[in-house]
Amino acid sequence: MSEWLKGLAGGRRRVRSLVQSETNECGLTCLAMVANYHRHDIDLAYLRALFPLSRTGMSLGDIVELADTLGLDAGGYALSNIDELKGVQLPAILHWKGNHFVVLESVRGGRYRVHDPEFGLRLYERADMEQLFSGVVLEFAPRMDLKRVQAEKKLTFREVFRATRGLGGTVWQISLVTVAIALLGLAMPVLLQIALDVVIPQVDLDLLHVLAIGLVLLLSFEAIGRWLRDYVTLRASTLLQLQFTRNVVGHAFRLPLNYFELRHPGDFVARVDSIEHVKAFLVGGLVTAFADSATSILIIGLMLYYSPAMAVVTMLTLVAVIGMRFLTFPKLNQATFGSLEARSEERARLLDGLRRVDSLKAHNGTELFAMRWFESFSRFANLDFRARKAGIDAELFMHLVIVASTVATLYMGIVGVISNTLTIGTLYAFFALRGEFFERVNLLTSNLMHLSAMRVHFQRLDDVLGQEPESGLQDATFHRTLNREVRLENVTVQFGRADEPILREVNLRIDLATHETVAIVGVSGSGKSSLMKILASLHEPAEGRVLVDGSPLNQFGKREYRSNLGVVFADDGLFAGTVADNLSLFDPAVSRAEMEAALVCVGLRDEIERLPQGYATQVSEEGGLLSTGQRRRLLLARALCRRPRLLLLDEVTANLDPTTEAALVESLKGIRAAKVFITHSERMLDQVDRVLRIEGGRLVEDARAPGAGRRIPSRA
Ligand SMILES: Nc1ncnc2c1ncn2[C@@H]1O[C@H](COP(=O)(O)OP(=O)(O)OP(=O)(O)O)[C@@H](O)[C@H]1O
Repeated sequence: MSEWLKGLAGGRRRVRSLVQSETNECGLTCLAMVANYHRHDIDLAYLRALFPLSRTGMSLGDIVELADTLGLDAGGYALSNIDELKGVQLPAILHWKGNHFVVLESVRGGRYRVHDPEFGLRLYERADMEQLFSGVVLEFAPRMDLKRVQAEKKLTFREVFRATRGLGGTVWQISLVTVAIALLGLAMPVLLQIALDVVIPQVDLDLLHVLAIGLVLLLSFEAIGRWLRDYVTLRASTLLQLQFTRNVVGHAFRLPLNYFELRHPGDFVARVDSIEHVKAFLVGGLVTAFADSATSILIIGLMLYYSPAMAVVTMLTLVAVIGMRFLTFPKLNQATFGSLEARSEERARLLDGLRRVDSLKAHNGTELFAMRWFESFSRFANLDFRARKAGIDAELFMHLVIVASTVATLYMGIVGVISNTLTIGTLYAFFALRGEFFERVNLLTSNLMHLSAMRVHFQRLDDVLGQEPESGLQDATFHRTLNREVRLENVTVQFGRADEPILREVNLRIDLATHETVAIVGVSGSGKSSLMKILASLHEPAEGRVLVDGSPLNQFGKREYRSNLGVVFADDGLFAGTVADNLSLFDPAVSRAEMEAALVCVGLRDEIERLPQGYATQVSEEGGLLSTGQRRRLLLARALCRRPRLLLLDEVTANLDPTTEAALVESLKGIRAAKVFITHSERMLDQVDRVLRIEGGRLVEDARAPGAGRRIPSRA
């Protein structure tokens, strides 16, 4: 049966909510939800690879084009009122708030079931829809030739978990100790039952002594067991956190630059924070849940032994409690999901404000900014309140049911004692077991409820782990010196597939043997820095290739290539650390003499040596100890410390006075490396071998520049 017929025969299906990871990918996420509804099994990583996005995101036309490649015919309509949505084939993509896309799954009983890629599932009333829906809808129909696509997972959470050595054994140890503690705990009601039913009526002091010794032993073993469990749990969580965090962060640093450009640092930090939650759940929640289920079964057995009728009432209560938990689950899930997302947005805003506090103060913007931040904080607080409220509501219902069942069971028990079918000791033991049982069930169900929050944390981690690392990046770096040239052949620079190329057919050869100096100029926004990122191997050209000493870049190896580079970006900055840390980039192999030589070259040695602690002075981008021009020169010195064969320098002299600039460029002539300057400074053009200008999306040799075509004699 074709997928199309299966689709017809499949009955009612549900849209599975997906959440966007990048700010610009709401369209892509909506399409993934619709595609999965039509029997595909794809994720965002799959669609991203199919349709790379830039910061500008997707238009309706782009969604239609991409849907077509997935075997879906899409048609867009402008609706004049909300009622017309009833005639639309669902699920459909709606244009939302003028700048966003969502998926409408169904309209039932006046409620609109909407999957918002930012927050997950939401239910809206007609009045909300009138406010939020911009009026344009995209309808989808599967074509008869639709071929089901199943995306291959790159690196799954499970794989990383498995890679965490020693964890499996520890999990077993914790489970066994937990079950043993629970069993020891169960002996207590049994001993008390014997005391009440035998020792007291028969005044059997010998038996009492045996029981007392037994009790001391049991409670001591239980205490030791608890210590052992806590110790093993602590060790396991530290182990898990160390290895897992290293795996996740290590993988993240192997991802392409593009990944970080499309995410706020706050979002990335939220992803790393998720590890803490996953760890707590795996080591604490999951293991205890397993042990709780095992002991609950034993308790049920004992309760059945003491009183089958009362045990049945307890079991019925359990069914009601679990049912209630599951009824409140969707609400809790939605609120938890929303609150976690709101939290990371709030963190991102706060970080933004802290980084730009000078500018905010200068423009009297701190109050307005604080209000804006507070809006997002109160959104988080509201959603967090809702999530917790849903949790305590569920607890209340559960407790009410348990209270009713307690009264009923007690009534039955007392009737049993009066009619001599139960002893007082048995009644006492039953109630002790029953209390223990509900405590465990409560823990178990609340751990299961945590699964909903876990889903969000897993998704966040998946946004790191599910990404493909940079291509051409080997594990180890073998130093290979660049000797001849770096060449761009017919390179096109383009960010999203839907965007216009910024540069086309760029052909450029940088001669390393003669240490040539090239300036790239062009108006602001023409693509100079983007071209430099291609030369630095941080972005891939959309078309064309980069050749390094005649070999394609990936074949030469990106790490090898980068070990030949010294780079200063336009928006580069210092790390919080000492001057020496910043010069060496934390590499202990860089000697003091190399640092000094680099500082001399950029004319900064005396200024650094005058600092209170010289090379050990703590600096940072925000620290204020160094001027902007000094910081730029320190960054240049850092690039020089790497003994580069190719220097890529973006606006490196932008903050320097003409004399310092001229001295710096003159001094750089003594460096045995080819240099590419990206600059707006006309003064520099006189001092370079070649000037290349970006005009109308093309890179052309500039014949007008004073130094153009004039070769400075080789300094090799
Ligand atoms: N990661 C990105 N995603 C999408 N668009 C981008 C990205 N990086 C740069 N652009 C766009 O590419 C164009 C060229 O940017 P680029 O920074 O290369 O220009 P530039 O010539 O260096 O400008 P300036 O002289 O102002 O620094 C701009 O329109 C910019 O918005």
